Amino acid sequence: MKRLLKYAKPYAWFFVLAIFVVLVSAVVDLLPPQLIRTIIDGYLNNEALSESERLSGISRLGFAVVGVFAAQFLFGYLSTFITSYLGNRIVHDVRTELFRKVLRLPMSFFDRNPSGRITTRIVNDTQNIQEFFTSVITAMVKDVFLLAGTIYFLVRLSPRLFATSSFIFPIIAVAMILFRYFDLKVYREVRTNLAKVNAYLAEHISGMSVIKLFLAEDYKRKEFDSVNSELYRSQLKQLYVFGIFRPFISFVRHMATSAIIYFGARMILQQSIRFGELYAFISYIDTFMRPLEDISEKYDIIQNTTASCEKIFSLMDEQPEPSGKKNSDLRIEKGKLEFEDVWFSYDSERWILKGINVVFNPGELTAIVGETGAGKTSLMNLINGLYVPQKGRILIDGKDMFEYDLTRIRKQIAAVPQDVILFTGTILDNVRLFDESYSEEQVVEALKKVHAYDIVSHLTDGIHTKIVERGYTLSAGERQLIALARAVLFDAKILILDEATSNIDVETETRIEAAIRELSKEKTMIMIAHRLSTVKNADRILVVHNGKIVEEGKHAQLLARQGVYYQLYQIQFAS
Ligand SMILES: Nc1ncnc2c1ncn2[C@@H]1O[C@H](COP(=O)(O)OP(=O)(O)OP(=O)(O)O)[C@@H](O)[C@H]1O
Repeated sequence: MKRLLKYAKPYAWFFVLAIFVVLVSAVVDLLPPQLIRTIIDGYLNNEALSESERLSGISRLGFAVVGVFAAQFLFGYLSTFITSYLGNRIVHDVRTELFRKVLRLPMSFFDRNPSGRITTRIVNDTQNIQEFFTSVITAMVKDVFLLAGTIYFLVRLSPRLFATSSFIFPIIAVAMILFRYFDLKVYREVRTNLAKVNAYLAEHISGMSVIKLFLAEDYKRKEFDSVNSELYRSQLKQLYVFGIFRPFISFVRHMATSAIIYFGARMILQQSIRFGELYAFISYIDTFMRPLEDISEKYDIIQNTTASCEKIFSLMDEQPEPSGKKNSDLRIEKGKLEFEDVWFSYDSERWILKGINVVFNPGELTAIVGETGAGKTSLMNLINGLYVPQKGRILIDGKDMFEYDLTRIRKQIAAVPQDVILFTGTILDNVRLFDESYSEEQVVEALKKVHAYDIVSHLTDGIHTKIVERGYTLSAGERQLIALARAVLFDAKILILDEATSNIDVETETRIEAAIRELSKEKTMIMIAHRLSTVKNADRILVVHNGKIVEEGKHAQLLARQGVYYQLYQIQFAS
């Protein structure tokens, strides 16, 4: 909570204003019963005054009551507006900081946390914080003030009636605590079941093609029925709680009011209280209940906010990814890349790369081959700086890669992964990654260089064709070409292609290969490949097996060795 309040500090003056408005609105809320009491006792039932004096007094105070109601509306509006503004500003700041943090987290964090969970932190948990600022802090101040104010007026109006009616307060408090307890229990159940339905839908809607292809509709329908029924049952429970408790609390309140009317009427007969005073007393009892109910509700919000804050701050405290030496001016000049006894594991349990020693030279096209799961992509992830090796060093132009400011040199290391994800925008945006310092002509030039311009210009709006979420309206090959053009545009010194031509037709692939060969004259090129036909012409081939480089050489040399490469080759070309 202490940490959360820090986010309110820049808006301290708004807070002061909000509290002031809320206090004024509480004072205004306390006025009507007093005014109406004066109308009844001072004028309506005052036999000592003439009829015209009584009428003029009643209309004067009547106007005052209308004025008070208008003020109630005005201050009610002002306090809602100010507190909502405050809540929204603070949550906006928290959300921005959270997303900024998420952008700096290492990939290992995303391996551990599903995207749904991270989205919940940024969207739902922050919503609780907004509610806390919008309807708890200032409202609590008002509630406490209203409680004190009503007790003061109740005692002032009639200490005897106050003492007589005080037995109802514990009854109402117990009823409300019970209601809160059951309400909270079923509310949590509904929330959990709702989250399950959401998660189920998210997973299955995105995997719809698999469901259809494997005719799993019937099975999935039954599975969803069961998740959905759980939600239905918990919502029914919520209905019972509300159905029983709401009317019960109303009943208790009405019983209490009846008791007060009974005792009050007896006191009127004994002439120890006047009618207007009894009216005001009953009105204040009503005002007294509101903050009581409110406070118990706010207590829940405080609990939810505390839970959300714990989750939000634990996300904020996550270790950011190592980004090298901040503000270092070092740039990649040549692009020579060296692995010095590199060991790497994703989960600190199983070594994926075991003591890799290799040098990649500028102007050289190195192919990496090996069976599925051998560790080829992992090697690429280390070069990108997406993961950090546990042991050993990676040097770029003779310097440890962490000597560089990784955020600055990332553009100089380009990667075209197996499955390219694009962002909402146009093809132009995605090639230049929203960096408008690159002109449209430069983008076209880059697309031409990788033989993608012909393909792109056949799309509806050429390079201005809109791309929807993740780019799935483009073919996998088109997406790979866009990523390849991006690498050319950014003039990356190191270029890693992970099966980059796997989704492209043979004709285009041949043209791209020519482009790649051309590019490799000025760059350090690393090409990960499954299909050995694509690596024949590489300057050098590395064979990865079980996390180690087991063979190295040109195609013909490796075949002659009759080792792992030879076996892979035999399997692929046996037919
Ligand atoms: N994010 C991850 N978390 C944990 N383990 C992972 C992760 N990514 C890959 N692995 C594991 O690391 C091993 C090497 O994976 P990698 O993707 O490097 O293989 P690869 O040689 O590129 O395979 P492929 O040819 O199928 O792309 C695999 O056993 C895989 O299960």
